[in-house]
Amino acid sequence: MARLALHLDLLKEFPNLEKPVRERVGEVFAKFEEATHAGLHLEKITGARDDRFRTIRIDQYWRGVVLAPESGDTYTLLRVMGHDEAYDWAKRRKASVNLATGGVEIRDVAALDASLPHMERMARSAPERLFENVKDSELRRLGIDEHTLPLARVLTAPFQLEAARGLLPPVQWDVLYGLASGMTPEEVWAELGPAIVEDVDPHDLDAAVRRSSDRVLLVEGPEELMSALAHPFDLWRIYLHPVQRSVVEASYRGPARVSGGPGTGKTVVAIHRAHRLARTGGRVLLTTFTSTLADALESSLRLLAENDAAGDADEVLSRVRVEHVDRLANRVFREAHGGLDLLSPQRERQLWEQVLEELGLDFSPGFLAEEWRQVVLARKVETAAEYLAAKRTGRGRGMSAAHRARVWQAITGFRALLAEQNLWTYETVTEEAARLLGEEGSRPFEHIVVDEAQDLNPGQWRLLRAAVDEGADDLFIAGDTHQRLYGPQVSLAEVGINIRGRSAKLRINYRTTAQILEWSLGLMRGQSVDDLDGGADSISGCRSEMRGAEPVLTGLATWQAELEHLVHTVRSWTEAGVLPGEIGVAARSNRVVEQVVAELDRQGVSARALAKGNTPEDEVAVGTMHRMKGLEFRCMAVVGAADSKLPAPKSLTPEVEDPGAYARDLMRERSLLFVACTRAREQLSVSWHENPSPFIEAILSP
Ligand SMILES: Nc1ncnc2c1ncn2[C@@H]1O[C@H](COP(=O)(O)OP(=O)(O)OP(=O)(O)O)[C@@H](O)[C@H]1O
Repeated sequence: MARLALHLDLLKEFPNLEKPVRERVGEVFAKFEEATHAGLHLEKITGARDDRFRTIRIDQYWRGVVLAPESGDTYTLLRVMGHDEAYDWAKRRKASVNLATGGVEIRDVAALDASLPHMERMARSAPERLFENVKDSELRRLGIDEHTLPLARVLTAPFQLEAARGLLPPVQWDVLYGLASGMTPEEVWAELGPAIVEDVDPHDLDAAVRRSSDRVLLVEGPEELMSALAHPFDLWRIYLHPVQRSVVEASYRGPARVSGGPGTGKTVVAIHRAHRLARTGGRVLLTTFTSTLADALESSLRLLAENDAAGDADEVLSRVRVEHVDRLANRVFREAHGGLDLLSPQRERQLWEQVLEELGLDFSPGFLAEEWRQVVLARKVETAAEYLAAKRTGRGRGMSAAHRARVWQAITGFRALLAEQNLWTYETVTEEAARLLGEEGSRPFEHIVVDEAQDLNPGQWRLLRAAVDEGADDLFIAGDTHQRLYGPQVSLAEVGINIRGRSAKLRINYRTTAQILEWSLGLMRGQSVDDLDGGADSISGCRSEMRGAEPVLTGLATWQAELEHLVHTVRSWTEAGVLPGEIGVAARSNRVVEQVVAELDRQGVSARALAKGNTPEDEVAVGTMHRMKGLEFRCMAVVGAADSKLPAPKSLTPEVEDPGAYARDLMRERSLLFVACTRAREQLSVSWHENPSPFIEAILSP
């Protein structure tokens, strides 16, 4: 039976078509199966380079370009264009099968043929070629075919490869880009996705289309067609990169992790994986760090489930609980003990002071609070002997045994006060919840999927470990340690989670343009960042396939001038058609956020501060860099990136007091700027007054 498939490029351009045309496309293809029985009217194209391209009439003016294989019965709708443009587009192109991935590829052979002689001439006088150290056989193994090879051989510099992007099928371009950016052939091979087991027949286009789930959606009937056409922006629901798909579908023998730079689809993968695991019948917890992000996960999961052709949304959703990790702790605690009295930071400080006074000790309350959290709670230290032997990595100067004994005395006194007065902190609630779950015979979940994993603290990891039995597909962890804003550095092995040999990395950024991504990655260059597992992580190789404007960096004399510049920037975006709700403004502090909202309001630009549980939809969203975590905006302005504000002086432990803590605080401030900048999809403006932040200064004048 004839099957309709939708190519990714079609859905990308679909929202730009006018509504009556979009509706007409739906009508034409909703009847596709019946029409093919009765003889579907697909026009042949005279003078075509590939006679498998056909057109189909949408209305008097519009045509669909369809790929119709000689054998098989899958028809792929590639584009919808005006009559002349459609014929021209189709005449210039050829379809082929990638021998490494088995997927279908389409390329503009006319443009390739026209460019090659010129590039060959240029290469003759060049001292070296870009891929001279890579053998033909290696390139072929990676799917570079005989049409691409001559071009690859005459490239002499990365900028030429950049310019040749439109001439090559995206997967082949990506392979060359990976090699040009220093990846080994093995690394590039791993990026192509799981190896295909069957032999690839280069002439069997039908099989190739069926294998191309990263670019082609095989439509299961009119309902799925309508759902895909109704949400053309949500491409993540439909097309997964082969590496994303393999991570979503894999069966792991234990905890597994996916990492990757900003915008590489870690959240997308987490949502698909939770959906898939729920479908197998298990109870799933989909969790993250904040309540706002948990709400976003929940609505995306719903969208995915409700538009799935299987029609089992209610059943699947009933098996998934979506809640942030503090809420899980709170719920488990309350179910066992009822209400709880949570200690405010001021009250906590008073308690530390009380203990110090009673014991006649001379420490600062801040030091003790940190020692308790980062050493005692993080390492689950329970006795004086354990504390004496505990590692205090990153806690500054060493302490003598006598010194430690006094600190332990203070911490024990503090805990006694908490117990006496039945007072709790987030950390002790989490610790108690983990203990309760550990005691219970049955665990509440069969699978846990964690997003924004880099921000969880050891206590939260222990809670999650206790909430699921050890076994296949128990914990799935998505995160990027370059974006750590809250949690301390954690080694998963130390909290009983062993991910060795079960980790994957995503490298293609689907959010940001290459220009914005490249600039933002510069903020992190040279920084050493852990990988949650005792090793080092890197975001090298993270790249975007989208092109766009360079980030705009502006230094002004005063804060007032910077505010005026911001108003001007936001206005220029709205005048260009960007909706206020598609614009984000990030600042380091709440005070600056308030000033920005007030100024935008005064200038007649409707704006609102991002707050807990509040993501404005039709107003410019202004928020602290912390609040920007996990969000994205078409246009993003980062303000107040001045040396007096970023790093925020109050957030840095003095270097003389504790060099380790200082380095960690500094890294967190850098990550804040990195997170804020990588929220942009199309435009990024970064501004400061007086002197730029040292994080920016370093890339302004490397
Ligand atoms: N396969 C895909 N096809 C199309 N769009 C995708 C795909 N994967 C991800 N995206 C889109 O890319 C953007 C970033 O995805 P996502 O938020 O999952 O990335 P992330 O790695 O979690 O980002 P961050 O770490 O920066 O928060 C989203 O708009 C998402 O819809």
